[in-house]
Amino acid sequence: MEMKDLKIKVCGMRDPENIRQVAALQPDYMGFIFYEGSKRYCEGYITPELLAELPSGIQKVGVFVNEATEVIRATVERYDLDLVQLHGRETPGQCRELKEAGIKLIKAFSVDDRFSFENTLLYERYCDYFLFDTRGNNYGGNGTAFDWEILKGNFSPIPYFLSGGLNLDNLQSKEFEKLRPKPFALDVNSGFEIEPGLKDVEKLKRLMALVKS
Ligand SMILES: O=C(O)c1ccccc1NCC(=O)[C@H](O)[C@H](O)COP(=O)(O)O
Repeated sequence: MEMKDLKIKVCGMRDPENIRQVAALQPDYMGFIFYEGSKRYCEGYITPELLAELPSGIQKVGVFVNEATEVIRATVERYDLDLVQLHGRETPGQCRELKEAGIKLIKAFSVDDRFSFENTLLYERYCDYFLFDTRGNNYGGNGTAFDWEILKGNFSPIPYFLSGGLNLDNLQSKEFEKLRPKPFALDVNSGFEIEPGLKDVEKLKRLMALVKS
């Protein structure tokens, strides 16, 4: 599969200088984690003023885990977020509430060998995108890839973000070349980090070169 034209989401950003450096590479999305249980929890690091500095071409994604609708709505307003990523056990009903509030949604699913894409059906009406991440000990940021063969069972018309342990090696592998259906975007995180919440700008430069070449 061609890397060209895939959108890029860099997730788990929080260090102000690092955010500015990564923004200069112009990824399509930047993810900020509003879940206290994450090593990349962004509250106390970022401010609405900092996010307002980002170029308008970069969409700001707030990542939440099992959070109340009212808290999500207030956070979207405070940080002027463009999309919300639900990365826990959120129901289709909560997705409907958020959609009715005018919020664009990415619903994440934890994938393992037993995952059934039937799980996604009830979400289709309310979500703009799906994101397929690897099931692990943590809700996200586990740093391991799932078996991409499983994606052959995904017949949903909803565009999806490929996630879970992506790095420069597996993105240039034969397995990636064979991957179908083609993702809408790549969601990168720990495979492009120096430490949790601090991205490796040189590695990201190489990724951006791959999707632009
Ligand atoms: O990254 C986290 O710490 C995290 C914690 C809890 C929920 C979601 C989280 N990350 C969301 C993402 O979109 C990550 O990019 C995704 O889980 C893939 O991470 P990785 O396997 O490290 O590439």
